[in-house]
Amino acid sequence: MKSALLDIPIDIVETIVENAFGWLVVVDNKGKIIYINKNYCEFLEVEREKVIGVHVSKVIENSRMHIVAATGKEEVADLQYIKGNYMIANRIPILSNGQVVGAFGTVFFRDTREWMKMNSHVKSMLTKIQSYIQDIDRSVKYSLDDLLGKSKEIEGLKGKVKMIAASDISVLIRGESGTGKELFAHSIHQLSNRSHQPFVKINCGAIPENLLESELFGYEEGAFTGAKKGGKKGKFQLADGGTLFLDEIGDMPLNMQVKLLRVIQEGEIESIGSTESVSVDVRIIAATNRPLEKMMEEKRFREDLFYRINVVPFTIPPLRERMDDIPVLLDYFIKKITKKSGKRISFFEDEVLERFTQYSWPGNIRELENVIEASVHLTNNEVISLDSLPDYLKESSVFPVGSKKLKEILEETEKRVLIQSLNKFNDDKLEAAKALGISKSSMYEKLKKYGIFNL
Ligand SMILES: Nc1ncnc2c1ncn2[C@@H]1O[C@H](COP(=O)(O)OP(=O)(O)OP(=O)(O)O)[C@@H](O)[C@H]1O
Repeated sequence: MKSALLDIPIDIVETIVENAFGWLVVVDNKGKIIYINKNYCEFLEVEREKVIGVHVSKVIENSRMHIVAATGKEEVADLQYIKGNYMIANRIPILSNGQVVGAFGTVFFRDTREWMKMNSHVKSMLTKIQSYIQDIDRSVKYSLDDLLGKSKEIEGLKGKVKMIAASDISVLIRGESGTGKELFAHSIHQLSNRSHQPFVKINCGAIPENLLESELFGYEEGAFTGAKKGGKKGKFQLADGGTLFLDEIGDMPLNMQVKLLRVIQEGEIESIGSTESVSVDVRIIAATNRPLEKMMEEKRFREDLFYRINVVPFTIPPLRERMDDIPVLLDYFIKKITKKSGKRISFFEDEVLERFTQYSWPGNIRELENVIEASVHLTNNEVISLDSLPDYLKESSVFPVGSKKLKEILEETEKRVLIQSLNKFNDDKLEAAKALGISKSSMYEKLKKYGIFNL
């Protein structure tokens, strides 16, 4: 087959060979140099004419070109020490009619400084990308307009958000799970002067105790075994200038509560492994569904921290106490879910609305959204009827007066609540007992009484 190179004038081929590979050397099968480009000669401080025909080992320090030419085994990205620098060399055997007739060698990165430069360039690009990703995570998703509800409770809370957002005071948002605590936190940040700065969230209950400190305050390189190279920024540093949302603060271990209080009071953090303090300017919004007053009595939550974060108490009532919000929420969720699923649902039957207002919604708005989503999938018509509801909602939770004695009604309700809590906590009786505010032994007694789990 005719070589494509034959059509290229020789001076062009020479320019390419001279420049395309940085440094290039070609040896015959005895290891003698048959070609070396100008750049390489300049670096080696040799004259080209004088080194042609000379054994490569006499011209290039630590060369292995003659070995490759003898063995026919290529060597790629090999470190080679020449004139005080480590080079990255590629050595490739040249075959003709199945025979090794020589080898050529190239050096792409002329020294490790160049390599390091490229390495740090890649690293800095990665850091930039990471900070963009963090920016995306940090952006708040919700504003006050996303907080739906016509009840006077929600209207009142929205008014309060407008009043307190601009100041830097700490806010403690309380409310059952799924009542919209995070949504309110977003809205406060969005209306504040810090809205163009980061909003950083940390779930104090979801992070193992031993990791919480490094998550909050960061660590220096080499602070402990397994610490990342270059260290890691903590949430306080990431939130600098903006808002730090401490979700589930009631689940924070006591020793961390002490450290957190100190940081909030002093406005300075010391990352793990560092001896220097760094100032941080962070607004704290905390949230919890735990009974902090009771926990303070039991010495499980520090009073000083409570008073420091509870500057503006903010309690979101459970959905069952603001049933007026249900129609507007239904309207919103049905539009959102049908848009996603492509199903056309025009309305809810009256009985469904009635059932919704009678139900206690322990999972609050999150549960309402899930129920609507499930119902949309469970219906074949354009209407959501009782039949489209998840089983536990099909059973009526109302007891027409006279149909049952109060004791029976209470017991049936108690049994249903126990089952719901166990479902929620994946049958973890201790967690379910904690959430219901009863002791472990009382939980076992009740389970036995109602024959749950055949105890
Ligand atoms: N007033 C509201 N209007 C519209 N959507 C709401 C409202 N309140 C809550 N939601 C929705 O309900 C879900 C739960 O809200 P959010 O995560 O803020 O609750 P939370 O109280 O922080 O829950 P948890 O304590 O379990 O973390 C979210 O999908 C949120 O968008």
